[in-house]
Amino acid sequence: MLVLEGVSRRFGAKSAVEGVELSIERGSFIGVIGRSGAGKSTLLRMINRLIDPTSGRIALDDVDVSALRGKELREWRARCAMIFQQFNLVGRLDVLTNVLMGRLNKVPTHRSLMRLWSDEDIAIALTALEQFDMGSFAAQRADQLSGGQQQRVAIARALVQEPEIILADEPIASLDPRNTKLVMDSLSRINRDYGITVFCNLHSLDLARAYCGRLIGMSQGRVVFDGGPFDLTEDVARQLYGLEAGDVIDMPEEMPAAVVAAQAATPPVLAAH
Ligand SMILES: Nc1ncnc2c1ncn2[C@@H]1O[C@H](COP(=O)(O)OP(=O)(O)OP(=O)(O)O)[C@@H](O)[C@H]1O
Repeated sequence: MLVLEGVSRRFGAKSAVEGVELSIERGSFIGVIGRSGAGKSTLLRMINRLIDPTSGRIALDDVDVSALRGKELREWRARCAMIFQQFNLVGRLDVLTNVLMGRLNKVPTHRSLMRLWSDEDIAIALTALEQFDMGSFAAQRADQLSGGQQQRVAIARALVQEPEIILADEPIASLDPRNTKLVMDSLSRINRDYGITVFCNLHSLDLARAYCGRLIGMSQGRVVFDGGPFDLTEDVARQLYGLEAGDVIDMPEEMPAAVVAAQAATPPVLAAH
């Protein structure tokens, strides 16, 4: 169980996250929703300690994550893989090497510096790529791939890290509808097949409802909604998004009619708890 107790973060006078209390079951697929600036990214980054809370406590089972330092903090970061909107691959390196980077915490430093990957690591990386239909791109430079392909490589890199938690910060924000579905399906599969807890910041309420087992709505740094996909009514959406609610819940900009139709034809599997 991941527990956040009174977690807050200030940037100068600005309160980005305020008094967040959450208990997250292992294996959940959590969608974090809310307007721009609501505190979603800050919340995710505090979980893997890219940003430190100003106050409060984050704990996984009996480990006080907020108190970790040095080697233990590096180990914690390896246990929660981040996926970013802009993929964060090394463009000049080939796809396979990018995925192998996810194994860095598993190999001795001298081997990782010389990029002496074992056959086992290479097999693990290739298997991960194949799971997301990216095996045939293994030798290609990462910067020659489309955005959707790069994001699937980033997901493979996160998976070979063997994390317990994946923190995906708007992973589909810059993708077209087809790649949006491929990437969300990939995250859903990781959650379902490996029992990895997934946190996913999303701007599309329809996608959040389709893929996530639990939705956490944030407004001005606070959690103002916490419920299942069917609890997210139009009223709740209006509270979260104000005047934008109708647009967001009916037909979000990033989800044209073609995707809605495609999703209706092949409904995604909702995350199991
Ligand atoms: N490093 C920083 N320095 C100063 N202010 C920051 C910093 N990071 C975030 N903030 C502020 O904290 C608030 C929350 O930002 P955050 O990025 O967490 O929101 P968000 O919900 O993820 O927004 P978006 O959906 O646009 O990414 C915003 O007002 C933002 O300007």
